[in-house]
Amino acid sequence: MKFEDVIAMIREYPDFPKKGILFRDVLPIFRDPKAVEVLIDHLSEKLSEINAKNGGSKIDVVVGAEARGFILGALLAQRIGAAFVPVRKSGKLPGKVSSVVYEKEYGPDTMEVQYGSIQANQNVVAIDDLLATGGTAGAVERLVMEQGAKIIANLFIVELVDLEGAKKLTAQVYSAYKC
Ligand SMILES: O=P(O)(O)OC[C@H]1O[C@H](OP(=O)(O)OP(=O)(O)O)[C@H](O)[C@@H]1O
Ligand SMILES: Nc1ncnc2[nH]cnc12
Repeated sequence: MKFEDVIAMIREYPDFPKKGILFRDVLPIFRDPKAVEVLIDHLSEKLSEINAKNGGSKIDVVVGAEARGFILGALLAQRIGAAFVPVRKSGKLPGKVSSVVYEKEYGPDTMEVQYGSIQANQNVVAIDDLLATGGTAGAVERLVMEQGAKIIANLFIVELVDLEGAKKLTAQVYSAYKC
């Protein structure tokens, strides 16, 4: 299976979850183990290239944003031998947490990470299924930087380029499919 065949598995749903949104659904990819292998091969190769250009540090942590970033994050972390740390919407993580408030389409929301799950000076990669406005990925970057850690790259399967989310992000962005 080629990488293009994996991208072709993404389905589009007009007017979901509300009128005017063309929803890109990446979940069919995860129904096919071979497609998952090709996808994670591709993303881990791109990450190696980005990391090499930045001096080639060991990646300590992969962070994934709720909910689809959990699937990708856990797979990528296992592949590269890094820790996986989830970033969740507020009130879902036990114990002490760090929080950031970020803008969603209809007002503010909060994202959290467990305090101590990312150490100062660790090298971190963030991954999610899709970059739209960049609100979510920007919040993830801020949470990582507030722990004193360094964000090496933001990886996505899909980037909605017209929404210019990449401009909100500090670290390098790689999107496997831009539309
Ligand atoms: O760039 P943004 O405008 O922030 O949009 C991108 C985010 O939106 C989607 O998640 P969603 O908020 O729908 O949450 P879910 O994965 O829990 O359904 C997607 O998985 C990203 O996390
Ligand atoms: N068009 C879209 N498809 C899937 N997830 C999204 N999150 C924000 N916009 C989205």
